[in-house]
Amino acid sequence: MDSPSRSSVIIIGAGISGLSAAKVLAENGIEDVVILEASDRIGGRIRKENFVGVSVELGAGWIAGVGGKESNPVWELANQSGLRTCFSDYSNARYNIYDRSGKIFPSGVAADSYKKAVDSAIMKLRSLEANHVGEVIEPPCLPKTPIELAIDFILHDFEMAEVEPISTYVDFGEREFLVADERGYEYLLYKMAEDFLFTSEGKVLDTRLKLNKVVREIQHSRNGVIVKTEDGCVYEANYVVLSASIGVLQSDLISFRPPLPRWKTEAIEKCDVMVYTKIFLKFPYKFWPCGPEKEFFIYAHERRGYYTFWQHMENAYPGSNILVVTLTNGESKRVEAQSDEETLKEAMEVLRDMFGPNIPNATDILVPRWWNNRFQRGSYSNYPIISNNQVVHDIKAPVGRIFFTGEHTSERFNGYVHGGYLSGEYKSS
Ligand SMILES: Cc1cc2nc3c(=O)[nH]c(=O)nc-3n(C[C@H](O)[C@H](O)[C@H](O)COP(=O)(O)OP(=O)(O)OC[C@H]3O[C@@H](n4cnc5c(N)ncnc54)[C@H](O)[C@@H]3O)c2cc1C
Repeated sequence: MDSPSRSSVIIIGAGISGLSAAKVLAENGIEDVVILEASDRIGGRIRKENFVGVSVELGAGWIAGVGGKESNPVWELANQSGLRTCFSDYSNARYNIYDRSGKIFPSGVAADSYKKAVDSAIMKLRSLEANHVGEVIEPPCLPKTPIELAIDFILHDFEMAEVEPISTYVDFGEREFLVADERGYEYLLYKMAEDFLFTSEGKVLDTRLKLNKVVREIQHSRNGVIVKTEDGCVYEANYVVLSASIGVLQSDLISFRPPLPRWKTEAIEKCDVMVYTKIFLKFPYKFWPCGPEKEFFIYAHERRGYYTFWQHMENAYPGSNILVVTLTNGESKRVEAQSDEETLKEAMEVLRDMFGPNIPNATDILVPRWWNNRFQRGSYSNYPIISNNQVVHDIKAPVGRIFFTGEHTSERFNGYVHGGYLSGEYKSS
């Protein structure tokens, strides 16, 4: 017989996928579920932070995949919850590409280079059946000029969707909306969980959600699972749903007894982790061009991905005087390792290249560190996109009583919030 402290299911992680799994279990009458979350909050990679009085999204910012044949559950939830969003189209960025002397490339030149890069990537991807978007641009077709490098960066590191010939945007739509709500994207998670995680007074049901519980070991057998946390607590259950990110699975944070089978660990190793960093800069006044068509702009530098992609927050937060610059992978890791003062200095040099020497210094900077966060180890999964569906299948497949969920287990929408949501429902995602 089960001991009294044994629950039906332990869910590891209180991000969108973990909470979505908890919701489905609750809806199916399985109430004795315990969620163990390593950090002191719910949300995971959906995370708002107050930056000089403005609620900014350090993690997910867009609700992607809107307006298609299938309805996106996250978009539905946003509408039901009255979350404020604004339409945001970064394809305009290609018409605002600055060179190092502050000149904007003529729109015809930029559009042509962009189209050529997309067409050639799609063609190569189809003919070579490359496994990763990244492979398509490896030598011998390595771009050389700063504008080519900038476009290459945007295409492959930022708008991967442009060159994804898979179904990502077929059923769900192509439109994206930026969350622009003081309550943050994470408000959706609170709304989603209100029936099973909170009392009617809004207090957390601490029998169900346990924060600051870093899972370090999962023992599993035919009889059930035993989960041990860093603070020495032990939890027992019939099943575990593990929603930690692919980066965490690749790290040694959680050990398994017995170890996971080889097919599983090999699949986990095969999935790349993307690091994506939004750096926020606050200015005393605006010096950049405004208007929706100028919301995004690009800096073309001979170093790929060097402070390339910029966005002003005037559409989302009018009057905030905040700029956001996005870095990825190597540049993200480099910046995470240096002081924020160094990053500020670099960013200001880039802005002065684009807008001249007289612009004011930023008064504040916020640099999220997703790579060095041991509960994340990156921003999202970056899968083989054409072939090898077996990899995602294996990553998702249960091992005995351990079930795996999270955006990285979504076959169609990995990397996205709606991928996380659907994966938690454990339906076709
Ligand atoms: C910078 C950035 C920008 C993004 N932009 C977008 C976007 O615009 N649109 C979009 O759709 N998606 C975006 N994403 C991706 C999106 O945020 C994720 O796909 C989604 O939130 C993942 O949810 P999840 O539940 O799978 O994982 P997570 O949110 O990571 O949840 C997993 C939880 O597990 C916890 N955990 C980890 N290890 C342990 C442990 N050992 N013990 C206990 N708990 C543990 C973590 O603390 C975390 O709370 C972005 C992500 C980042 C980082």
